[in-house]
Amino acid sequence: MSVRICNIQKTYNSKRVLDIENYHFKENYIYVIRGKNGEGKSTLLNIIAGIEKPDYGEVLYDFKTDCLRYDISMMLQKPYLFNTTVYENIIMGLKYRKINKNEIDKRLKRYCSYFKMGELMNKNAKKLSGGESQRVALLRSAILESKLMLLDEPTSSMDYENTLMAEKLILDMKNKGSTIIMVTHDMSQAKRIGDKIILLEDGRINYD
Ligand SMILES: Nc1ncnc2c1ncn2[C@@H]1O[C@H](COP(=O)(O)OP(=O)(O)OP(=O)(O)O)[C@@H](O)[C@H]1O
Repeated sequence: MSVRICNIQKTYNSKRVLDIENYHFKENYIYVIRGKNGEGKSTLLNIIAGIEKPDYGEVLYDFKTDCLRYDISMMLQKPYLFNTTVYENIIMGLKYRKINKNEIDKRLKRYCSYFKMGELMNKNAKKLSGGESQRVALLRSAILESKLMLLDEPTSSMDYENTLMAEKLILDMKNKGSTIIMVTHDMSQAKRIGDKIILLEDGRINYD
């Protein structure tokens, strides 16, 4: 799915956080957004996800103002996990979408194989470490196989080995057809997996 930003403005407490005239995120690319703290990266992802509304302007999905909620999955910077097992957290979205048990099992097997999940699956998701929580949140997002994946610093708490596996997963999602827009502060990661690296600065999108 492609995403076009059209004249988006967003102000918080009289501070202009975003002021983007026009930007087109092409279908089936990995976009990496970088920028200093507080430059509006999460705000931009939240607006694309429809979690927040811009003060002005609009977002087009495949050139339309609307899209199916199911076409977008979002991994928040601070993932919210539910007070139940890791297993339930990962498959929750699929159950909600009424995906049948066979397909759920197939996807679980496929996606959980990226990480060493074994002993984690029955643990309460509220009791996980930061890196473990990010693994669960990334799997919960990937398993939906959405057309658009929005990932806000998905590996910021992961160790190097898990980070590389997460990157492999993200690349595979692209190869399956998803468009990925992710935020990272890790320049090496941006170079490893980004098709396009963009810099958010003074509310505007620039290229690195
Ligand atoms: N709901 C809100 N109410 C008021 N101010 C907000 C709100 N959300 C974000 N802001 C402010 O908007 C600015 C941009 O925040 P945002 O979280 O988008 O930045 P960021 O680039 O993702 O930062 P970081 O790299 O630290 O995660 C910050 O100054 C933040 O304090």
